[in-house]
Amino acid sequence: MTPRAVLVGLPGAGKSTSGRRLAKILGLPFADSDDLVEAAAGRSVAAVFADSGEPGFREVEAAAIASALSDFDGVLALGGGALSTAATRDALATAGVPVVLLRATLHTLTARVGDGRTRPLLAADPPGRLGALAAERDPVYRAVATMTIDTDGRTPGQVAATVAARLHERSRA
Ligand SMILES: Nc1ncnc2c1ncn2[C@@H]1O[C@H](COP(=O)(O)OP(=O)(O)O)[C@@H](O)[C@H]1O
Ligand SMILES: O=C(O)C1=C[C@@H](OP(=O)(O)O)[C@@H](O)[C@H](O)C1
Ligand SMILES: [Mg+2]
Repeated sequence: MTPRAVLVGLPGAGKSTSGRRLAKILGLPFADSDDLVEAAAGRSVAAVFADSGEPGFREVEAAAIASALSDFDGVLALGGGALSTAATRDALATAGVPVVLLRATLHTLTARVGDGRTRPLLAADPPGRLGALAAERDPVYRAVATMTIDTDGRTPGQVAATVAARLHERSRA
């Protein structure tokens, strides 16, 4: 059993928010890799970064996603950096699930993440860090995505409805 859809994209793209709405529309459970990490570690994402650094966080994240890709039947939102782990990219390709890339301009992403307090990789300079992460990650996101949705000017509900419609079209094709 594999997820019906996996959401990827930069912090602030709306993976967690729109993903939850999408699951509701589809009548499926929702999971978020950050929540799976927190459950496995018994600590917040920020605490895992503080205690174990980014490598420690990526290790727990990759294990949580590998497990979800093999036995979670629902909508799965990934943390924005999950695809920097090669094993996760490979597992996603092997699973053959729809991979939805949520996009937004840097201006929109910056507005949505605010001070970046809950996202350690954005700390101190969210706009600058988002720009650097976009340059590094956009090619990776594009390589794995099977569908891309622009979220600028769309509410989470509108984004979710658009993804649901596109998934439906594809399942009939
Ligand atoms: N389409 C949208 N329009 C406006 N605000 C949004 C949208 N999607 C998400 N947000 C807001 O942006 C912030 C980041 O959203 P989140 O779902 O946590 O993004 P991600 O999981 O991709 O980092 C939240 O405060 C959320 O309410
Ligand atoms: O981009 C990243 O590397 C991260 C994004 C976060 O998730 P969101 O993309 O849901 O904010 C979270 O996994 C962690 O703070 C690291
Ligand atoms: Mg999220």
